[in-house]
Amino acid sequence: MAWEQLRDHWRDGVEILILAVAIYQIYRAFRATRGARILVGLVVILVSVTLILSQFEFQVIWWLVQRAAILLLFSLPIIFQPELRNALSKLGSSRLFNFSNKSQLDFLEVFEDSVVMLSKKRIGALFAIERDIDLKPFEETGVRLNADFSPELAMTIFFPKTPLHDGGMVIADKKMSAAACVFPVSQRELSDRSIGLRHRAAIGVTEETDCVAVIVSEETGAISICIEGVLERNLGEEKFRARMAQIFLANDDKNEKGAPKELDPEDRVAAARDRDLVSD
Ligand SMILES: Nc1ncnc2c1ncn2[C@@H]1O[C@H](COP(=O)(O)OP(=O)(O)OP(=O)(O)O)[C@@H](O)[C@H]1O
Repeated sequence: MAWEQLRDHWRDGVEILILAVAIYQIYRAFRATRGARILVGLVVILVSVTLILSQFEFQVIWWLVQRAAILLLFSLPIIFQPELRNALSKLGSSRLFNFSNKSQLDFLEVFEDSVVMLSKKRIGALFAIERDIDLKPFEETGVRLNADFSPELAMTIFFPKTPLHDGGMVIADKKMSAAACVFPVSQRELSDRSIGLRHRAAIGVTEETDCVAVIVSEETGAISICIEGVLERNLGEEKFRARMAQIFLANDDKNEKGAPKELDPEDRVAAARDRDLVSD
């Protein structure tokens, strides 16, 4: 009897499992996005209206709600356009920027030294380091450089009043791809009103792509890192270097030179979505 039931219904079980996994994955991918909040709002309204209408049997309103639901279905790709674009570009790209060999490790060291120098001199700077998602659309808003990374060039570019200092720099494949780029400014509400445009742009570009943004504050010289829209502020030199190693070397073959084996749990970054928008 039990065997027969199992034989008749195992497909239902597998189907439920597949659906549960798919729904959970979609929820994970979209839960911290702007579109998710809109969708939750719409679903809540739709469910409430349906419940009320099923109680009172208002025929005309019910007809209208059904049509509106169909319209909503067609508008979903528009509501989720940024999220879908991200998901598709993740699918279509390969890892372009991993720090697995010596030259890449050298680059990381030079980059960190440059950031520390900028910080000591209080020269404001914003870098977006490309990972899987192509940053070309942002490069096109600035001036193309395609130059080898050097601390001197970084200082020259971000030095106040020079033609390229305004905006952010895109780093792709260890090169300074472009400078004076305009990044999307985050529209999310920030609890800390002291966060200016440079930091908001870092939050914005990391919300829309998987890049790592590094910010040097002109006002305080503080170094911050932003990933997935989460800003880690005032890191200090040691913490900054440790975080960079953790981000870029963590997946390498047994952490080559300089990579911390096990970082302080305090430093560990939990999935950005589970955390506050800004952490100090
Ligand atoms: N959308 C943007 N994309 C890239 N860079 C931007 C953008 N908006 C502003 N910036 C940069 O930020 C600078 C202004 O920084 P602002 O003082 O508002 O920010 P902040 O976060 O308080 O930084 P700081 O601590 O350095 O003052 C601009 O001069 C420009 O270089």
